[in-house]
This record gives sequence, C-alpha cells and structure tokens, in this order.
Amino acid sequence: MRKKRRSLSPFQQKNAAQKLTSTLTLSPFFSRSKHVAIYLANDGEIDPSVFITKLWKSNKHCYLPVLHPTKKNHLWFYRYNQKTPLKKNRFGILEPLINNKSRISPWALNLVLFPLVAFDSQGGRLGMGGGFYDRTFEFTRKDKASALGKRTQLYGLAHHFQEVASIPLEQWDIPLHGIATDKQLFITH
Ligand SMILES: Nc1nc2c(c(=O)[nH]1)N(C=O)[C@@H](CNc1ccc(C(=O)N[C@@H](CCC(=O)O)C(=O)O)cc1)CN2
Ligand SMILES: Nc1ncnc2c1ncn2[C@@H]1O[C@H](COP(=O)(O)OP(=O)(O)OP(=O)(O)O)[C@@H](O)[C@H]1O
Repeated sequence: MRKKRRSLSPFQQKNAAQKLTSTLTLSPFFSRSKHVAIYLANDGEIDPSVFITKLWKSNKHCYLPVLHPTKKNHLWFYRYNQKTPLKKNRFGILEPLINNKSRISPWALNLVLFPLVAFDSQGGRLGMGGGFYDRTFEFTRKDKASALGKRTQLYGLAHHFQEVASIPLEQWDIPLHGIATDKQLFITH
C-alpha cells in the first residue's frame, strides 16, 4: 500500500488533495470543530495542505504532531500557522519547534485527522507501526466528555484505494470514528 501511494504522480496527488478538501469541508464535523489536529504528508500520504489553508481562512486552529522528546512513541500537538518555524524530525517529517507556548492537550482537540497506511469500513486503522497515535489517544477509551457529545472526533485521511476488507484489531488499537478519502466520507462509529 505504501509503495502504491508513493508511485502516484504529482498530478494525481494534487487532484486527490482537492477532492479530499471537498469531502472534509462538506462533512458535518467541519463547521463544529475549532481545534483541528492534522499532519504534513509523507511517504505518498494523501496531502491535507489544501485543507489546512481552508482551516486557516475559516479562523480555525490547526495543530501538527511532534515526536515527544522523552515519552517513547507519544505525540505532542503544536499550533501551526504560516509563521510557525518547522524542522525535520528523525523520520524526515517537518514538525513545529517546541520552544514556544503553543502546545495543546490532546483532549482539547475537537477533531484529529490521522495519517494511515490502510483502513477498513469499520474504522480499523493500520499505521506506520510506531503506535504513536494509539498511545497518544488512549485516553479516548474512557473519555467522560462523550456523554456530553464533546468527545474528540478521530478521523483517518486516505487515498480511496487504501481501503481493505478488514484490519485485524489489537487490544491497543484505537478505532476511528470515520475516514475521509478523495471519494467519500465513511462514518464508522
Ligand atoms: N505524515 C505523518 N506524520 C506522522 C506520522 C505519520 O504516519 N505520517 N506518524 C504516525 O505515527 C508519526 C510518526 N511516525 C512514523 C513512523 C515511521 C515512519 C517511517 O517512515 N518509517 C520508516 C523507517 C524509518 C526509520 O526507521 O528511520 C519505514 O517504515 O520505512 C514515519 C513516521 C507522527 N507524524
Ligand atoms: N497504548 C499503548 N500502550 C502501550 N503500547 C502500545 C500502545 N499502543 C500501541 N502500543 C505498541 O506499539 C506497537 C505499534 O502499534 P501499531 O502497530 O498498532 O502501530 P500503528 O498504529 O500502526 O502506528 P502509528 O500510530 O504510529 O501510525 C505495538 O507493538 C504495541 O505494542
């Protein structure tokens, strides 16, 4: 799946990014979410940058994952705008510098858009294998805010071809509430 997405042409990537932006903008959670975590595309992932520009224009706050400096395979989330200084992490992915005060607690996010390698229509997600997102969002399993309808929404972003029949889930895997692709929005939970 990683090989397939890396082989997409710049034209195909740009086209997919535009269509993904339409899927996301029309989704019910777009207007409701003020604090949105997103990622910068790597390894052929569907590119959310067109959507990021849309978030900025709509006065929403955008956040990017930063590898936690001490807690192994956990993520921090830092505010991202046009002026945010970025540097490459050990995977070669750009992330905000952590010398500023713009960190947000993961539970304060309204919407988190997950990168993924493959997904299924039940909300199963296969990631890059580090367990970063599963560890960081483990708190959502016992999230009291869910009763008030304030639960952090967890959505995956993918090229449509990244759908597979079934992802075997392990006990630590956090299922997604939905997946947005260049073709459709899946609501899974
Ligand atoms: N765009 C993006 N950002 C992200 C993630 C992601 O999947 N995509 N992550 C999601 O967790 C975290 C980083 N996790 C990652 C885990 C492995 C690799 C990776 O490329 N692994 C290589 C081996 C690299 C090496 O060991 O030096 C590989 O598997 O080929 C990249 C990111 C946080 N940021
Ligand atoms: N909440 C957790 N607590 C402890 N270990 C965990 C937790 N979540 C995942 N792990 C460990 O992390 C490893 C990688 O998990 P997994 O293969 O599900 O990663 P992934 O979801 O593909 O990666 P990523 O989220 O970084 O894209 C697993 O072997 C698992 O033991």
